[in-house]
Formats: sequence, C-alpha cells, structure tokens
Amino acid sequence: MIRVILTDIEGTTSSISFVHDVLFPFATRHLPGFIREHVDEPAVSEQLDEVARVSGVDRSDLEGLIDALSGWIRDDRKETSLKALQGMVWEQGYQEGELKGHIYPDAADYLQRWHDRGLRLFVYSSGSVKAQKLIFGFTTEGDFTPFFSGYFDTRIGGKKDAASYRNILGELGVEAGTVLFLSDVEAELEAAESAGMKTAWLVRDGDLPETARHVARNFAEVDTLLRKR
Ligand SMILES: CSCCC(=O)C(=O)COP(=O)(O)O
Ligand SMILES: [Mg+2]
Repeated sequence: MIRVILTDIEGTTSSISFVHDVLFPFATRHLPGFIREHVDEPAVSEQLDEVARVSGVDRSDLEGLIDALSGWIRDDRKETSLKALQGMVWEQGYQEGELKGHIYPDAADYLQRWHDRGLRLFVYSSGSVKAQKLIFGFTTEGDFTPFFSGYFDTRIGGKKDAASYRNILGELGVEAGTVLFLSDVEAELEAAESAGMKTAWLVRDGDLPETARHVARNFAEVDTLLRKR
C-alpha cells in the first residue's frame, strides 16, 4: 500500500515552460549582478569554490566563473552549485513579487487531497531545497508548503542514480514498496524502480508512450493508479 508520495517538479507538478521560459531567464539576467554583490558572503563563496572545481576555471577569475554559470544555465546542467545559486537569486524575485510559482491545477487539487487523506508528501527535484520551497510557497494558487513533509535535492545524489533513491528511503525510514515516485523523465523512474519504489510516469503533453510502465496525464489519473495499488 502506498503511504508516501515523492514528486519531481519540472514537468510533473509544474510546467517545463515555467522553469525554462521564466525561471532560467530570470537567473540568467540576475545571477551575474547577484554574484558580484555577494561574492564575499560565505554561502555564495562556498558555491563559487565548487563552480571553480567543476568547471576548471580559476577561483580568482570571478567573471570566468560567471560565464561558466551562464553556460550551465543555457545547457540545463543540473550542477548542485548552480542550483544553490539559482535558488538564492529566485528568492529575491519571489519575495519582491516578480516571480509566482506555476502549479498545474490538478497537482494543486490532489496534493491537498492526498495530504488530507494522510499520505506523506515529499519533493525530489534537481532544483535546490530553497528553490523547491519557493516555487511551492509562492504559487499563483497560494502556499503549498504545509502539505509537504520534506524536500530532497541533488545533495542526496543525481536523479538518474538508483543510489539516490536508496538514500532517500534511508532518510524516510520506510519500505521501498510504500513509496510512489512521480516524474516526467523515464530514466528517473527506472532509477527509482531499481531502488524498489513504485512509479508513475507523468506525460502531460502529446501521445502516450507505448510502455509497460504506469502512465498518467495528470494527478487525477495518478490518483486512480494509487487507489489500485
Ligand atoms: C525547484 S524549481 C526549479 C527547477 C530546476 O531548477 C530544475 O532543474 C528542474 O528539475 P526537476 O528535477 O524538478 O525536473
Ligand atoms: Mg521533471
């Protein structure tokens, strides 16, 4: 029986277009100025150490590091240091009302219903935990953070690695078969299944794939799957 729902964000609870056409361009515009202004703060400096290590750019070359980060945003790299810095920049946008998080109406509806039915809800996204709390805390439909019991980002491991899902199970202290993982990316579902989790593949647009996996177009269809399991 499913007792825990672990959900991805981009393409699952929220649109890919919001992330790529709103959040990433916002970070591209504001990240350079943010880094120049906050370079000496430990939280920023620590991430820049990691950007230098991964990119090979000299740590003293601030503009080179900013260029590397801009390239990573363009290439949609899921680097933990980039995600941490993006979260800091988006925080300003949400606090000042320039950003409002997108959530699909069906996701908004069923997150509340599942929470009210006693299911425990967790997030696992490449976006930093800070970014996850922001997107759900400042949605156009209100604050959804009260429904979540916890958040995981790539500090626990990459989303295509089975070990990450085993680490999450260790943190949750539950049997793998009681967890349903929701994602739009098949490689992530495969990794979660390798760790023993149940999965549902969110396919929000286009034709449904021919697959043996459980597929859902929206959270109402996930709920139907959930009730059968
Ligand atoms: C937490 S909102 C920003 C999402 C993000 O930065 C991202 O890379 C999306 O990753 P996901 O694992 O949710 O597909
Ligand atoms: Mg996704």
